[in-house]
Amino acid sequence: MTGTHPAPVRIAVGGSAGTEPYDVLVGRQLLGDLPGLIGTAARRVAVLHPEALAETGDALREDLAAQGYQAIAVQLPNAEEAKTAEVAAYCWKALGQSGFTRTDVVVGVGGGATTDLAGFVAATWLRGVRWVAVPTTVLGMVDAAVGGKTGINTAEGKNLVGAFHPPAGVLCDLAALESLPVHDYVSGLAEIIKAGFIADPVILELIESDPRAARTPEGPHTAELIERSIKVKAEVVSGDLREAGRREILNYGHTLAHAIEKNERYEWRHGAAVAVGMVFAAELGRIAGRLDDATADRHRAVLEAVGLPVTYRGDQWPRLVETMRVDKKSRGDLLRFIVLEGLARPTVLEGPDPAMLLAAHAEIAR
Ligand SMILES: NC(=O)c1ccc[n+]([C@@H]2O[C@H](COP(=O)([O-])OP(=O)(O)OC[C@H]3O[C@@H](n4cnc5c(N)ncnc54)[C@H](O)[C@@H]3O)[C@@H](O)[C@H]2O)c1
Ligand SMILES: O=C(O)C(=O)C[C@@H](O)[C@H](O)[C@H](O)COP(=O)(O)O
Ligand SMILES: [Zn+2]
Repeated sequence: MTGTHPAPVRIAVGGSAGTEPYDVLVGRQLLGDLPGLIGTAARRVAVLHPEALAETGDALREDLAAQGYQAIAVQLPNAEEAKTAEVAAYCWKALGQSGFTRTDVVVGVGGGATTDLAGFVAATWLRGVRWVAVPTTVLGMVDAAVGGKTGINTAEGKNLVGAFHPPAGVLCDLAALESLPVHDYVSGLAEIIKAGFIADPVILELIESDPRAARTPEGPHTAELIERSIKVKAEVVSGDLREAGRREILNYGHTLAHAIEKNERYEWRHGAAVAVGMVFAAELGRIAGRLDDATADRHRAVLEAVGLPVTYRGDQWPRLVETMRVDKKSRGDLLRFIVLEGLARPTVLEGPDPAMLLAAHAEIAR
C-alpha cells in the first residue's frame, strides 16, 4: 500500500527556550519516517505502549529490530494508570537493564497518558534522552504529544511532577483513530473545541455544521479539525515552551477539570473533565463581566452537541476548591483562571471573589 496516500501535512513547532524545532506530521502510513526521527546515533530503542496497543507495540518493536536497532517493547497500563511514579520506575528499570545510553531513543505509542509518561521517562533517564511521539488518540494528536509537557500524577493531584522535554518529532497516523472507542474519540473533541474558543473559531463552525459527524473518524472535517488544532498548539508553544506567559491559554477549562479528574480517581477521561471545566470558565468570564452571553452559551451548546458532559455533582465543591489551590497557575494563595473576553480572546482572571466562583459553580452543578 506504500505510496497510495497523499503526502502528510507537516506542521512546524519552533524551538523555544534553547530546544530544537521539530515537525508534527499528520497523514497515513507514517512509520517510514520513524527511523529518520530516531536518528543514526541510536543503538537501542524502547517502544512504550499501553496494554490496549500490545500488537501495535510489538509490531513496531519487530520492525525496528529488523532495521538493526536493539528494540524493546515496554507495556504500560492503559490510560491514567500509566501516569504514576511506580510505572515510571518500572520503565527506568527496563532502560537500565537494556543498557540504554544517552544516544538511545524512547518512542511513545498511544494516547496522551502514554506519551506523557514516555516523555517523562525520556526527560528523566540520564537527565534527558531523545524521544518520539506516535499519538494514537484524537487528544494525543491535537494536544498531548505536541509541546513537550511531560509528566505523572501524584496522590495530591494531576501532572504535579514533570518536565518540559519536547519530542524529536510527532507522527499522527489518522488510521489509528479507527480502533478508538467512541468515548475516547469524543473526549479528544474537548481539546479541539478548546482550541476553537481560545484561538480558531472556524473549528467551532466546522463542528457545529455537523456535530454527529464530528464524533467519528469518517466525518468530513476530521483531518481539518485535527490540523487546525495542532496549528493552534504549535503556534502557542513555539513562543513559550515553559509557560512563562501566553502558553497558559492552553489551560482553558483545566483548573476545574484537573480537580474533577482527581475527585473521580481518574475514572473520568481528561476531555470530559475539560468540557465541564470550560463551561465553568465561560460562566466565570460572564459573571466577571468579561464575556458576552452568546459566547458563554455557545460553550454548553457545542459541547453537548458532540456528547460531552457540561455538569458535575454539586456536593463536591469544597473538595474541588481545595484541589484547585495546587493548580500550576496558582501563585501563593492566589487562584488564577483562564477566561475569555470574547471569542479567541483569552486572558487571565486573578483571585476571583469566592462568591463569583460559587456562582459559576452553580451553573454547572447538578
Ligand atoms: N502533555 C500535554 O500537553 C497534554 C495535553 C492534553 C492532555 N494530556 C494528558 O493526556 C491524557 C489523556 O489522553 P487521551 O485522551 O489520549 O487518553 P489515554 O491516553 O488515557 O487513552 C485512552 C484509552 O484509549 C486507549 N487507546 C489509545 N489509543 C488507542 C487506539 N488507537 N485504539 C484503541 N484504544 C486506544 C488507551 O490505552 C486508553 O485506554 C491525560 O493524562 C491528560 O492529562 C497531556
Ligand atoms: O500544553 C499545555 O500547556 C496545556 O495546558 C495543554 C492541556 O490540554 C494539557 O491537559 C496539559 O497537560 C495541562 O498541563 P498542566 O500544566 O495544567 O498540568
Ligand atoms: Zn488538556
